[in-house]
Amino acid sequence: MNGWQQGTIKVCGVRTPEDIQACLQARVDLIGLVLVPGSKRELSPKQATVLRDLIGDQARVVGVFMNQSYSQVYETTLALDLDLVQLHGQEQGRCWEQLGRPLIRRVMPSDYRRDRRASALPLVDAGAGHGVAHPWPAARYPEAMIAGGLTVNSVAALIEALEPAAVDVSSGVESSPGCKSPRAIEEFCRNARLAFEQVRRVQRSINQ
Ligand SMILES: O=C(O)c1ccccc1N[C@@H]1O[C@H](COP(=O)(O)O)[C@@H](O)[C@H]1O
Repeated sequence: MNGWQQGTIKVCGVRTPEDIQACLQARVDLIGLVLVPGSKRELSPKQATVLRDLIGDQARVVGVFMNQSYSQVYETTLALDLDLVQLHGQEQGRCWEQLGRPLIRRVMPSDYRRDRRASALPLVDAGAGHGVAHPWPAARYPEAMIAGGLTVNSVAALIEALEPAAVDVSSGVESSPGCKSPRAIEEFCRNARLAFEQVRRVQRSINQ
């Protein structure tokens, strides 16, 4: 066990102060700012700064990067005072550990057991914010965060089947591409928490 708290919820791709308010109201643990050029959720440096300041220390802020240079990620990490850095591409090498921030590294479901890169919280996800659900190999993921097409309706069953440490959602809490729905954020968090609680109940009864 890597010690990451089971029951962690991440909402990614926020773009407005209203999105932040919805996340804080729903007590989201990790809020993701997408800093990937070309993404429909990409934030300019100014937008990212405004949102980061609004969050303050009310949640942990994750910067999402994909195949960007070390110096770019380093400078952005400092400028935004990110709490965690998510590397969503094929980033290799040990330099990333020198960012001084816990790393979330995206890993394909088929590679999860073999991937040896240092990561505080592996993110098992076949996609990159496209909202596409993938067939999950029958396995448990107690040390990982899962993502990829999670929705208000699917999150509870996935938590109960896969027992992840954390869940991550973007498209599944949007009313249209790139636009978050406060109601969906609230429902997603409620459903996820009930399911995590159910998993804990089952685990307790097995351990008795
Ligand atoms: O959201 C994006 O635009 C994005 C761009 C590049 C890399 C990752 C991106 N998002 C990540 O995708 C998952 C959520 O995906 P889904 O939309 O719920 O299927 C999450 O980890 C985001 O950080």
